[in-house]
Amino acid sequence: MAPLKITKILCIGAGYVGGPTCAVIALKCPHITVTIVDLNQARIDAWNSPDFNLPIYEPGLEDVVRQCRGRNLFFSTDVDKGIREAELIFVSVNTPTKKSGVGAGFAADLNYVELATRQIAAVATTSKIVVEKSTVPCRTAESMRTILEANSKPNCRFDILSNPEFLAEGTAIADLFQPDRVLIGSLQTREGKDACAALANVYSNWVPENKILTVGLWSSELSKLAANAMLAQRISSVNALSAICEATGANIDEVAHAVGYDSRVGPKFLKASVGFGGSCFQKDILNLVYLSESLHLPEVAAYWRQVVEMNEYQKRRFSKRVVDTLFNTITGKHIAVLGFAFKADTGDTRESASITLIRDFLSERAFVNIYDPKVIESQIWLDLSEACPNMSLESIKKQVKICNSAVEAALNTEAIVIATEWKEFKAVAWTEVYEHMKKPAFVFDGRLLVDADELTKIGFKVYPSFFFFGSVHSQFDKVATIGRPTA
Ligand SMILES: NC(=O)C1=CN([C@@H]2O[C@H](COP(=O)(O)OP(=O)(O)OC[C@H]3O[C@@H](n4cnc5c(N)ncnc54)[C@H](O)[C@@H]3O)[C@@H](O)[C@H]2O)C=CC1
Ligand SMILES: O=C(O)[C@H]1O[C@H](OP(=O)(O)OP(=O)(O)OC[C@H]2O[C@@H](n3ccc(=O)[nH]c3=O)[C@H](O)[C@@H]2O)[C@H](O)[C@@H](O)[C@@H]1O
Repeated sequence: MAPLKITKILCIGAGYVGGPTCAVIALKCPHITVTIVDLNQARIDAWNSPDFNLPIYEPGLEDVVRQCRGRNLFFSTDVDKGIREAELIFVSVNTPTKKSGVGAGFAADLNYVELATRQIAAVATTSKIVVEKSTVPCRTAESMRTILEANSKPNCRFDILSNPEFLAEGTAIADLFQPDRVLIGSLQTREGKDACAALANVYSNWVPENKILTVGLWSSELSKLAANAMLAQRISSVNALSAICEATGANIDEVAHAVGYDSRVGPKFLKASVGFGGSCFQKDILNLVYLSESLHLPEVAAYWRQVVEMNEYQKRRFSKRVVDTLFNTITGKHIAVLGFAFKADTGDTRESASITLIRDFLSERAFVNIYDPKVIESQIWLDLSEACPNMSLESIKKQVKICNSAVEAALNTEAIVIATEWKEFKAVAWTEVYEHMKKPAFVFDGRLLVDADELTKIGFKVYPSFFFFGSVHSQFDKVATIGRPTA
């Protein structure tokens, strides 16, 4: 039987996932009307803004929206109308870590998913395929089905699919155009498989069939958490090795390159850093930890928890290195932080390592100059206020200055910290920067972005490289004394 042809799609949640994902569906499927709804009026207004001042920065996104908006792509706050009209509904709402109650600090807060599900049940008068796009714990689809079936009207059936999203911010449009895979999970019943075929048929407008994987519902849900956990685990592994490198004189880039050359390991995602950020890695691993604990698998929970703990250690280690290197005090000193976003090519700051570093510098009573090419000023103040609950915004503003360029941020500072891997930081006029800094002038490269040799030639003291020479002997001496009588 030919799969059901979908002509009307609704996406609930116009965020970093719902917006780009459904805009690309609209672009690639001109025969489908795609409506993206959100409760947040300001966000929808931005999606609809006449000058395409979209609520999120993502390379290539504006071009996609320009091509489809008003043609077969619509943004609205009228959730009920959207639900009534759609045949297929993506639920792409936020699933943050719970802040209070059972599982606080670990479990995913499924309140937004549940409210959206209840609204679908309350409003729908015809059958719908409901697709979990949000990242959710294993078996959430079961709860959604229970809610929908308990509230459905006569002749109105709901099929639930899991279709987790694997896009990365900064490359979302490229990832959506050419995904490594599209994963669709369904019940293995005839109706479940039909619904799965209908969604697969939408993606097959641009995704090769061999990249559309169809699996059971629970496998699909768990695969998303597993993929993020394993990606983050690679970063924590390489960051753990970076600590050994700094204590021995080995170069982490060389080690990662050599290890990644093994085709079984592969070269990607082996860049040592100041620590991973972003809205999902930590949240999804903590979710996996919670799931493991709930399933009475404490060893499994401890294993995954260590990935997050290593990330926290890496951030702490980096801040401490800055303080130690600046002669054990940064009180009253000026530090330029280049980059506030959690990675390059996005304006998203959620869980950005930069925030943790700046919080640490402020608590040491340093002055911080921040420059980021995309993050808006109000977001920086909001994030710092949340990160420093003991400081008023007024006192934060006394210690922090937001600058318009890297050169401006570096003026009269003792040290530069590179916290985000924006390409433009590589091309900074480093000689000019050096002239305007206090001496000795330090660069702490949290992204291994700049050419340390070149900067050293200019006169900078560059971390991590200069540290190799400073510490090798003392660290080896410690190793050599192990086992010797203390005399
Ligand atoms: N940000 C990312 O790169 C990725 C995120 N994910 C997952 O996708 C989900 C969404 O993430 P983001 O798009 O980053 O979140 P987001 O916070 O940017 O967007 C979620 C949107 O849903 C809206 N919303 C919440 N409840 C609603 C309701 N009942 N009706 C209408 N709108 C509602 C919110 O107002 C918000 O604008 C999360 O589960 C996340 O884990 C998955 C892959 C990548
Ligand atoms: O579920 C999600 O939200 C998404 O999470 C990540 O995407 P994202 O967080 O947008 O960006 P990444 O490129 O994965 O980077 C995450 C963090 O790790 C850091 N990172 C990445 C790679 C690396 O080698 N080293 C490293 O420190 C980045 O700078 C960033 O802070 C995954 O890559 C996506 O597949 C997934 O869909």
